[in-house]
Amino acid sequence: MNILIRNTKLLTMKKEEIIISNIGIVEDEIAFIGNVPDEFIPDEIIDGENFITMPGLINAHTHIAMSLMRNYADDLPFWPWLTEKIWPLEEKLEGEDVYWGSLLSIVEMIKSGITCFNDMYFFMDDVAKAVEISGIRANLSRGLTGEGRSDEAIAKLDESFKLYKDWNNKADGLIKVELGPHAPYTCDNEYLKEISKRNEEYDLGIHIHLSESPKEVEDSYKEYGMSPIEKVEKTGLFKYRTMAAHCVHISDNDIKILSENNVTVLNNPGSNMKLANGFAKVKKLIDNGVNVALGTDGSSSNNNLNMFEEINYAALINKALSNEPTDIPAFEALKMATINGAKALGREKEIGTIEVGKKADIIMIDIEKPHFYPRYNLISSLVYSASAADVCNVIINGKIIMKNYIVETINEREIMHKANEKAMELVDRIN
Ligand SMILES: CSC[C@H]1O[C@@H](n2cnc3c(O)ncnc32)[C@H](O)[C@@H]1O
Ligand SMILES: [Zn+2]
Repeated sequence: MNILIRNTKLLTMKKEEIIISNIGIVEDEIAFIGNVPDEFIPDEIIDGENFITMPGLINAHTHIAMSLMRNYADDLPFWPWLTEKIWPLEEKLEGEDVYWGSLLSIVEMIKSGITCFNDMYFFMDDVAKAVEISGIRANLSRGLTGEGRSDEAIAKLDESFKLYKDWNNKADGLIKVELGPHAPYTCDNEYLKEISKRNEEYDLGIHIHLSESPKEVEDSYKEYGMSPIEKVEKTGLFKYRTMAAHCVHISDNDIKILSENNVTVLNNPGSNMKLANGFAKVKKLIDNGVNVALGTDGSSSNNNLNMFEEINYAALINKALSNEPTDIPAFEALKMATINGAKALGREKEIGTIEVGKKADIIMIDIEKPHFYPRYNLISSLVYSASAADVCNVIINGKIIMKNYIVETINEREIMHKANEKAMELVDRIN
């Protein structure tokens, strides 16, 4: 399929500027930007005049099937939320629940301009099936928890490599499989070392939670005399491309370790505020050469998958934290949600910017609305005025996934009802 987006307000994210341009898509790739070659025959022409056209947003940290737990356990502190409400319910999860919960989140993400996400959870075959039928792009990891070389922990690791064999580069190349050691407080040192050792043959990316709450960091100092980040460095995991969610409570030495090991920090401001875990030092991390990407976390700690909200939080919170309004300016916040996410996910050659030769993951934002006027600075408008509901068209891998606000690959209404049914059945199982 050849697509022509004509005469649009293009933000490539390579430069801090919006230009008026055409974009040509051939099959899954961006074929040209600018003049339309004489020989180009489009199958579909989209008039781009009233739209900002930009790279799809990348949700760099989430657990999408947790949409089943949206509004199930609110206004609780982090530890009781996780251990007394979420984990007992997750014990009762079945594959079909995860499938419909994943689809519910995928519809929500597509509608809000997310074209790629980074997920750690259980029943990842079912998440992969949901990815395949919807046409979204994803990095998937089976969440790993356990002790040493226990049979149960090793079985989970075996499952991760099976997921890799079954799904890596599948679904038209949309899926990338990685390893998901949940956190240093749920995986002991032996297990983290085993994960690192077994990964030597595969070299998969690592997706982990690190230094999220004050309790996690205090416990780590008490038990091991070092921070969670110092502890994980010693297991050898950071020799792989690592994505560390949260990193809220960190020392200068932690920042040095993250920077020296090219670990990406996945910042989740909405989740960190809702669970009252604090604010990551995003400006300081960036100034020290750390790549910082943005995520929503699961929709039980957020409670949505709205990257426009996270972009807005990233820009506002960091100004408020430092009393410095120039911190995390609009373009920097947008980079966190696009190219920085692509780098984190090992996909910077593929996505994150609109460039000839990259995969066509493109969103079009309808700016013929009151909150986009007057038009002093459209880059600022994306961060400070836009909302997820302004996303009108979504193209992923060269395929039109949402057209004129309607998701074309999956049935939104059916998914909402099925997911609700599964959520009610799940809660019944615990009662
Ligand atoms: C082992 S699969 C993923 C695991 O992570 C849990 N989870 C969701 N949100 C958070 C968070 O903010 N911190 C730590 N763990 C989280 C989820 O419930 C799954 O059990
Ligand atoms: Zn998380």
